[in-house]
Amino acid sequence: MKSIVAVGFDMDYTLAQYKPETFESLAYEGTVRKLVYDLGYPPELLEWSFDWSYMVRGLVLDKKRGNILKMDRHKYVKVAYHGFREMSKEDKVATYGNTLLRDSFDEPDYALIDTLFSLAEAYLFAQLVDFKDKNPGKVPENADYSRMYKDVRAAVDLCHRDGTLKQMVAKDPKRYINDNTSIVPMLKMLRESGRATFLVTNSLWDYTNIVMNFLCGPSPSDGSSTSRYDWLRYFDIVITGSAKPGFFHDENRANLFEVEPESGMLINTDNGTPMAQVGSTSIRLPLKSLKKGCRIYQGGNVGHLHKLLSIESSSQVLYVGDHIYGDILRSKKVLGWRTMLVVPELEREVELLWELRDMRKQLQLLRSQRDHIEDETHHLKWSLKSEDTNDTSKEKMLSELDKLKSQSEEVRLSHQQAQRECHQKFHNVWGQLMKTGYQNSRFAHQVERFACLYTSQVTNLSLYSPDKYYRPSEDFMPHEFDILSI
Ligand SMILES: Nc1nc2c(ncn2[C@@H]2O[C@H](COP(=O)(O)O)[C@@H](O)[C@H]2O)c(=O)[nH]1
Ligand SMILES: [Mg+2]
Repeated sequence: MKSIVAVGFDMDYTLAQYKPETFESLAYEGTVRKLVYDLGYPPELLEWSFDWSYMVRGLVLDKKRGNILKMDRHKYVKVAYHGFREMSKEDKVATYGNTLLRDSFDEPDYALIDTLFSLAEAYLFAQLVDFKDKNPGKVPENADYSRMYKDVRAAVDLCHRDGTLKQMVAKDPKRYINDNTSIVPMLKMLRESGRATFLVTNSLWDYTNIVMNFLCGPSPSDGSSTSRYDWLRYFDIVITGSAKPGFFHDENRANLFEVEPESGMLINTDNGTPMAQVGSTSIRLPLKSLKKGCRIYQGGNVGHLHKLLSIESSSQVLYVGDHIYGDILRSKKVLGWRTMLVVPELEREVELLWELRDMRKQLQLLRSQRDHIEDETHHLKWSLKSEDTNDTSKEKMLSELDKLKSQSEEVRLSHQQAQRECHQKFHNVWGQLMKTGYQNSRFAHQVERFACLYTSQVTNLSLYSPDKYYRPSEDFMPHEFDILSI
C-alpha cells in the first residue's frame, strides 16, 4: 500500500451492502409486475414467490436452452439445471461436452450472473423456463427461452431506471441497506495516512447522496451538524453516472460535468476545470454550499480522474469494487490500477471451511485411495498382458484384480457421496462458491486472475495499516504438494 496515493470506491454492493431479502425481492416483484402489466405475461406470475438464496454469483444462463450452469475454471460445465430440474450427467455431456469447438459461454448466447444485482433475474428466468415447459401456450406469442430472458432483462433494467427500486430505498434506506459504522473510520484512516479518496459509481448524484448519507452521514442522535453533504468531507472526488466499465477507457469521449449538489444540475467543465456560462462574467462554482474540498462530477473517463487527482502512474491507485467486469477487470488489465474485489459471500464460505476441516481431510483421503486403486489396477492389467507372466502368477493377479474392482466401486461411490454432501453444506444446489468438485470454479478463477486483493467486506481494509505490504500468496506446483504436505 505504500505506493498507493489514491484509494477509490464503488458504491453499490461495495460500500453499500444491500440486504438481498428486501432489496432483491423488491427487484423481483417490480420485474414480475412489468412482465405482467407491460409485456403481456399472464397474471398468475404475480402469485410467484422469490427465494433470494437460491441463485449465486458465478452462474451462467444459457439463454437459448433455458439452462443454468456452474462451470469450473476450464469452463467445463459441472452442474447444470434446466429451469429448476437438474440435468442428468448424460444430458449435460450431450449438450455441453460433445462439441467440436469449445463454447466460449459468453454473450450473446449466455448471460453471466456476476453481480448480486442479477440474482433476481436469474431466478425469474428459471421460473419462466419451468412455466413455459408446463404451459407452452401461456407465454406471450409462444416466446422461446431467449425471448423470455430478453424480456426479464428489459424489465429488470427498467426497475433500475424508472425509480421502482431507488424511490423505495430513498424512503427507507435502513430497510434495504446494511448499516456499517466502520466505513467512516476507514475513510478517515486512509485520509489521515495522506491518501486521496474518491468514489466512482454508476449511480446518479441524487441516489448516491441518499445512500452515502445513510452510510456516512451524521446520525440524527449524535448532535453534530446535519448537513446533507457532510459525507463529502471523506472524499476528494466523487464521480457519479460513471458508466463503468466504459469509464476505464481513456479514449472514451464522455463529457465530464460538474454537479451542483442542491439542484443536481450539471455544469459544463473543460475536462474538469470550471467554465464560465455564456452571459456570465464569473465562473459559477457549484460547491458554494460546501466550504472546500470534494468536487462532484458526472460522466467523464479515467483520464479526467487521473488529472483531477494528479495521478502520475496508474499503479498508484487502488480501486475497491464488487463487480468483476464493471469494476475490476478493465481497471486492472488495461489501466494497471491495483484492485480489490468485495465478495460478501466469503464470510460464510470461510466459516464453513473451518467447520468442515475434517470432512475435507476425509475427502482428500478418499481421493488418494481412488488414485491408488486405479494405479494398482492399471499395473496389474499390464502385467497380465506380459508374456513373461506365468499361469500361477496370472491367477493370483486375476483374483487381486477382482478385489480391486469391488474396492474401486465402493471408494468411488463413497468419494462421490462425500463430495456432494460437502458441497451441499455450502449451498444445497450450487455447492461451494469457489469450487466445482475439487477444482476452482470459474468465479474463483476470475477472482484470482483479476483482483489483486479480495475480501468479504470493504471495511476489512482498516484492519491493517494503510502502509501494509500485501504479499501475494506463494505459488505451488503439483510436484510440491506431497513434499510440503499441502
Ligand atoms: N439500468 C440498469 N442499472 C443497473 C442494473 N443493475 C444495476 N444497476 C445500477 O447500477 C448502479 C451500480 O452502481 P455502482 O456503485 O455499483 O457502480 C446502481 O445504481 C444500480 O441500480 C441494470 O440491470 N440496469
Ligand atoms: Mg457496485
